[in-house]
Amino acid sequence: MTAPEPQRLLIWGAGAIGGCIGAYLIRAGHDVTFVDVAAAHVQAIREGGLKIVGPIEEFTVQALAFTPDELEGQWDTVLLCTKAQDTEAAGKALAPHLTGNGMLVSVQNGLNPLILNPILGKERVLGSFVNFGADYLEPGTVTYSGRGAVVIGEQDGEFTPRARRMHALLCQFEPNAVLSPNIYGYLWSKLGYGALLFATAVTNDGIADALARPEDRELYIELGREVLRVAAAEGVRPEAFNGFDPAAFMPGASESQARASMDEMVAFNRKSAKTHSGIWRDLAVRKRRTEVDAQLGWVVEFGQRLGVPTPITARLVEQVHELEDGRRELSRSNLDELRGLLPAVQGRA
Ligand SMILES: NC(=O)C1=CN([C@@H]2O[C@H](COP(=O)(O)OP(=O)(O)OC[C@H]3O[C@@H](n4cnc5c(N)ncnc54)[C@H](OP(=O)(O)O)[C@@H]3O)[C@@H](O)[C@H]2O)C=CC1
Ligand SMILES: CC(C)(CO)C(=O)C(=O)O
Repeated sequence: MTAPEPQRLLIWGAGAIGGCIGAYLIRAGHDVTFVDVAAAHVQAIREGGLKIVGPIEEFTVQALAFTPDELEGQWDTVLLCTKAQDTEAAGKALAPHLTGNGMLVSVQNGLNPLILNPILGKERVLGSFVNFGADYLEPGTVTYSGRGAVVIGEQDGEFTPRARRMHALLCQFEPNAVLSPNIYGYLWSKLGYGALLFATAVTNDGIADALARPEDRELYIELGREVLRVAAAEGVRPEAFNGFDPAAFMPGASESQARASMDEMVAFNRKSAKTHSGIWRDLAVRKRRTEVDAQLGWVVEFGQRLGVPTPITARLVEQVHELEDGRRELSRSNLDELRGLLPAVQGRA
């Protein structure tokens, strides 16, 4: 593939994901502007550049950075990289900066295009699924901890020139980036994997250690199944990535298939320097609200609409809220409580 022409890009949300992708694109010669509500981060980028640290490579790029109220101008290409609970506010704030026939790419976990379509018009919104590991470390610095899947696609699956152009750009960050006709298949799979990550994050165990615990295997498998039953009822064809094999959690799959996928997820996470999920970091380190409603909330809501029960997911959402509010502590006993729901769930199945 020949290197794409230098392009002018706006990255809205310059944290772990936006910062990493943006830094690589600047290094590849693109004209990237960052926008972020974290004023100290914006200031640090302006003064010392954006630093990428961690086991993959370390480098600093000089970059333009603004808070939303300072920004002027319009862009044909905008990457939205905020947490999913900030999507609506960010979508409204960035709308005046997206040209009439421009494209907004949601590079987030969750079904964010569904929130952005009414704000920006469906024809301007593309989806992207990412599973590389990164963390905002301190103002001006982001850790890139582990490579992972990067996927881009139009919502209707067409391989348009703009989707191909964006794919070529993303390949300058992750050479194995995929242009997919089924971006919602990936986003739903990430909700399945995300449910497992949320469960690991109600304990203090790292992702790999938590997913490897024999006592909790059945619980994780049932959680994955709940999400994928909803996806199947919605008519989605979920896609595999980084050890998460959706077929192993679909109706009719054997226990051993699910356990094999769990083992592969453990192996994938063992390789990453990101030991704990962003969810755990929000709860334990940054002491702030998580994306739980903007991710697992979708699963429960779609489940209710489609008549698919999601009792474990729903209880997990409540537990995460209790943790956010300081009414519960991070502990393996939270998973014991969720495991207590299994006999009733399995009796019904
Ligand atoms: N980090 C990871 O390893 C992975 C993350 N993801 C997903 O990628 C998405 C981005 O996550 P991540 O990069 O980790 O999040 P971060 O919190 O690191 O970065 C988001 C940045 O956006 C800022 N922000 C919040 N609201 C707005 C707004 N309205 N306008 C502009 N900036 C805003 C945040 O500021 P403030 O902090 O002050 O709110 C923060 O600096 C999420 O959906 C996440 O689930 C997916 C795979 C892996
Ligand atoms: C753990 C990770 C990177 C998925 O591998 C993630 O999506 C998160 O931190 O929320």
